Amino acid sequence: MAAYGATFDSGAAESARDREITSEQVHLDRVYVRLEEKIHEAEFLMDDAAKRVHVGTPGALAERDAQVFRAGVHLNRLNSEFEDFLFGRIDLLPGKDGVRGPDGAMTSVDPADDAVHDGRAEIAETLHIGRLGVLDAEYSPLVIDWRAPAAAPFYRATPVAPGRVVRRRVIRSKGRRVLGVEDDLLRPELTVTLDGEELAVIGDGALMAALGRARTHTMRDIVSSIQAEQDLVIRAPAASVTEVEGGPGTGKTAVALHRAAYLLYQDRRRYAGGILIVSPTPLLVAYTEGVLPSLGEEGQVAIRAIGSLVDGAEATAYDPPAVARIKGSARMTRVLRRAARGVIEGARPAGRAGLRVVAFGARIELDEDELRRVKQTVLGGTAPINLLRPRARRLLLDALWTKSGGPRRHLDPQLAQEARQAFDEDVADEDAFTGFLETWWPELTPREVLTAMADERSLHRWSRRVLRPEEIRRLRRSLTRAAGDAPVYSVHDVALLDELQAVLGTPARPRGPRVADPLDQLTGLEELMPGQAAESRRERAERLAEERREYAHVIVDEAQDLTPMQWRMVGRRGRHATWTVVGDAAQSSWSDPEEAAEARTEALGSRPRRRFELTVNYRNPAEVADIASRVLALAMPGKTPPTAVRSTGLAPRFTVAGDSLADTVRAEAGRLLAEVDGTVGVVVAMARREEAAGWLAGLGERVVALGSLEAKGLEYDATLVVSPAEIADESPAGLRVLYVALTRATQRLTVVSRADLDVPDGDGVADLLRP
Ligand SMILES: Nc1ncnc2c1ncn2[C@@H]1O[C@H](COP(=O)(O)OP(=O)(O)OP(=O)(O)O)[C@@H](O)[C@H]1O
Repeated sequence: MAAYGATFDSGAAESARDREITSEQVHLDRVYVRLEEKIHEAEFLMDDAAKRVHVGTPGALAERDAQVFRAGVHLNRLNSEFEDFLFGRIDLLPGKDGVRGPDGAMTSVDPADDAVHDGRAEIAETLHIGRLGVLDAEYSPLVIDWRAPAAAPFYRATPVAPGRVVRRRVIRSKGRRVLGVEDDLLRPELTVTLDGEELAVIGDGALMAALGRARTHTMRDIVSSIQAEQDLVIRAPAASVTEVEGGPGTGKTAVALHRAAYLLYQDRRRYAGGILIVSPTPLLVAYTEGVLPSLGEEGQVAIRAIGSLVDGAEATAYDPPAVARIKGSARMTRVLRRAARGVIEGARPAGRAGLRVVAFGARIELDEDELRRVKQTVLGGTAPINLLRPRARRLLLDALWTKSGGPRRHLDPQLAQEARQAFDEDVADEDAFTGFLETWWPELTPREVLTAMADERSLHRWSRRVLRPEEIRRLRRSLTRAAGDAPVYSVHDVALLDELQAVLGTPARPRGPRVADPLDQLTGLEELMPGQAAESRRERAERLAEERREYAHVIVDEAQDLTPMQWRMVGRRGRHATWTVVGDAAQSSWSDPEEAAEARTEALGSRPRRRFELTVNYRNPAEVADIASRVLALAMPGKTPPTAVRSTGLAPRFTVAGDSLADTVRAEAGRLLAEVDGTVGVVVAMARREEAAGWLAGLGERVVALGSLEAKGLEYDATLVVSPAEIADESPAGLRVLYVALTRATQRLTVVSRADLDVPDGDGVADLLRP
């Protein structure tokens, strides 16, 4: 956004800039003095509470713990090393009613009727916006938390609808030093004074400065330049389901992360139940996991890759598209249910067909047929299979009692009941009985059932009339990798394991002794405890995910990619949650969008939905977006791409590989490395994933090779896309996957074509990319 209004000659501009920087420095100094006072206060409270070891009544104990907690959380946040604690400022006209909110700021969005006289106005209120709210000793706001209602105009005001905002300033600082300011003047038609002096306007706006910055391998927060349409999503009320659609680079991931921080701020108690962010790949998790800590939040949020939602398993292997399509399909629910049932039906002790026990000195035996009938009756129950075991035990005892002739021997009901009880106690204690039950109705694990599915004949039986014969063959071949002593699970296997867990159920177990005070887990206080400080962010996320099977809010990133089975898995983690679901149908790598849409509707239930659309592409320069839009027209005719917000004047480069694809790619990657300061991503078809890493050996850490599906959500200063046709041909959703690959660059794009496959024209442009 450009600065509106006044122009300066350069010398005067320099001194005006210096003056403004100095004035912001004075404010920042005051903020840090106050922060230090608050840190001392919090330390004192912690100390004081900790000394009160013997506090008598349970009420006093709870109060002490609560005090330790509050002080601890506060201290921890105050001590966070924020790169830019204070980043914004708005200068405002007087509010309509003059009413002030709890943070000391005026609440009115509209200016007072008499705020402007003859095109002149006076600034009535200046608010500084930062990562945490800070009040001075008189309870006036020194800094407003970016998530507080009073900060909303900083993000929402536009020249068309400025509200009370006259000037919006982004302050750039590092640690305690203010480095620069960038202003937007939102009411250029007015002459406005602040403390009697005309309002200065410095710089070209902050957004462009932020977008032009070189990328690293970790995402930055966008807290100082959130745009109005994004802010509406971030602050949308948490009721039910918030759905966000938007093309590549419109900030969906950024918005989702900032929304998590906003929800925690807005209702910390409610979200103590945890927020789960589901991400498509571990690469995107690694790329984004620093954003929440930079916003002062992490304790309650678990960011997990879709392949890591179960048992802390980290599945990174990808199935070929044809297999993924089978494993992801909702039809698998029937196959899995039959498989679980089939495994229990087939369970029996080795070597002996019947059950033999001794009761009251007599031998009683149930033969194979009798046992089968008992099992079928048990399986008529609706509970998960592992939870049917007590019923199996009871019905076995019933059958043995009948076989023993017991019911006929005792006509008196009272005596009959006593005899039956004695019989049960006698038999149930017997090793022959307990041992039999263990193997005849074992407690199954999802892994055991998946292993059993790798058996050809069994899988045929369980998949009959659900999967086609060639699908069964493919599935079986793939499942042999998931069977055996060292199973390798693919990303899609994880949803199958989770489904099986639901089919099997987990019997209640006696709880072990608690290791930590439950308050610690609720509050994030453990961050302060020595010994636990070494826990990494990833370990922490894993622990949270293991502790919690259900969350208070679930955020799904790249939602268009979830298969029906994955929707079922994620749905189970948010049965009572509110949801934020962000995605872009045009980037879907799933081949059957209709089936996925059905599963999504099922996971989200009938909850009311609010829809938002993001329309501006902040990532790609127009030159790159233009090439990508040609593929979009093929992948989804009629779909409008988002509008690129900037242009670099750098046309994408097209080359055709020589005899060695590897040599061309290596040379082109080297060229891009020389052209940009930040990262270079080389995107290849999934089948070339490993090979491509070898091509780039020795080129350094700024360049990475990745398979097309792994490029989801990531971005690089420069992107090298290798053979558009290879990527597009790899799956039924190939054109959409290619669209993803072409929309990763923030500055430069190079496309290397294969002469035999991409049909390049005289300029080297592959046929898929021609206008
Ligand atoms: N308001 C903003 N200010 C500064 N940078 C922004 C803003 N909005 C988005 N960006 C930047 O634009 C880039 C794209 O954002 P993000 O990755 O969130 O987009 P996306 O919609 O999730 O894209 P994709 O669908 O391709 O995954 C990121 O570098 C992000 O930091």
